[in-house]
Amino acid sequence: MPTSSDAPPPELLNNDPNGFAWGVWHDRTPKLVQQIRNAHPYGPDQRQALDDLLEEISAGLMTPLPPDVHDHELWTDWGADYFGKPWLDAPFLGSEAYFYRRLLKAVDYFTPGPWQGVDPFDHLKTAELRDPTLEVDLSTLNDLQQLHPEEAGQAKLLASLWGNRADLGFRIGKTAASAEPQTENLVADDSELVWDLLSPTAEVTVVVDNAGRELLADLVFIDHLLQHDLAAAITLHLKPCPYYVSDATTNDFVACLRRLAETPGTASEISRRLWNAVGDGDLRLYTHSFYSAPWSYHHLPTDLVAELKNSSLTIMKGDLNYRRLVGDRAWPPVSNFADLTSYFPGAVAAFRTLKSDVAVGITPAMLITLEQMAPSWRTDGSYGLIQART
Ligand SMILES: O=P(O)(O)OC[C@@]1(O)O[C@H](CO)[C@@H](O)[C@@H]1O
Repeated sequence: MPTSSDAPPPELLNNDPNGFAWGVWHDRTPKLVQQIRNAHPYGPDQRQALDDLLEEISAGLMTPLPPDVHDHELWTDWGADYFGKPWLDAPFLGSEAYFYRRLLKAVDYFTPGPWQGVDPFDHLKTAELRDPTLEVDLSTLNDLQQLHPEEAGQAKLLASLWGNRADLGFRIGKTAASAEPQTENLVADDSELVWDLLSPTAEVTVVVDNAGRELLADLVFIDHLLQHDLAAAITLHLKPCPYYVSDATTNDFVACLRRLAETPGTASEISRRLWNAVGDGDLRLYTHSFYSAPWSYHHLPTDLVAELKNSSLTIMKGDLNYRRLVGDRAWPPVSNFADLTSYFPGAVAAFRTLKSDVAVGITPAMLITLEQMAPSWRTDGSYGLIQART
């Protein structure tokens, strides 16, 4: 981290017309609210609540949650600086987390009654698992058996990374046959360090991101680690509730294991091994309310710190986890990843495709090339990174 005399750059706000967040609030989020409203037979109360939310985020001032919700204190604490002020003036990271909390409120996700526990994003997640092209992708896992375990491991690591682009990396096809992992478009690659941190005694944590194709790729990678003695045990950190549309909850983990089991061959073997690993305690499931909280990981609560401290390596999946890990700030891209994450308990790695303004750990030469050749490299999802520190 910068020294105390060296203040960090400002937090990213929603109100920069040139910032990535601008498009999220002016395009993506309004469309999402409308889509959720159209996709469910909600009654008048939920419809009205969704319409009110849409109006509020479009032009209104941020209002607090009612006092009777279970997490009122948490959001009052965060919102003290923002409630009563325009959504557009709030920090991007916290306000988007609050948007998802408000969406769950609007559809009565936590309210005792008929809609309690009904995931408003389930239809989207299910469609991804039912996509006919997935069968072909999962069948190509059989080809990986021909590779040397180290090559197969690297291919699976990269598949887990590119899975974050929802562009399933283990559709390896030519890549598998020629043993050429998909390394193009990597703006940083610390994968050697990641492998160095894995061993038969390693306790690994994977803070997962999206359900569906990304989680399937993560599970294939995790199976590889367990099968090849590269970890003694692995803990999956899942979301405690539906979040950011496709973030994985325990239900989504179960759905992925079931989907893997439907494809004969390697995929179903992986499903069976992981199912047994959960039963044997080698693959643990874990969640914490902090995973849907509005703060960066600099504010980890003590019980989550205690949990992560036991880990030989924590792998952070995806864009949002990356923003929470380094801080959602206007960092110069050449900032040092190890310095910015030195506060985090234990060794940490990030597997992420770039889908927002934040980027660190880029070499000056790489930065010049990216700015010249691919002006939207930070946000268009075509670039990825593997960064790690011991
Ligand atoms: O964490 P993920 O799934 O990789 O990405 C989350 C994301 O799509 O949502 C945010 C905008 O809504 C961005 O930070 C990021 O691009």
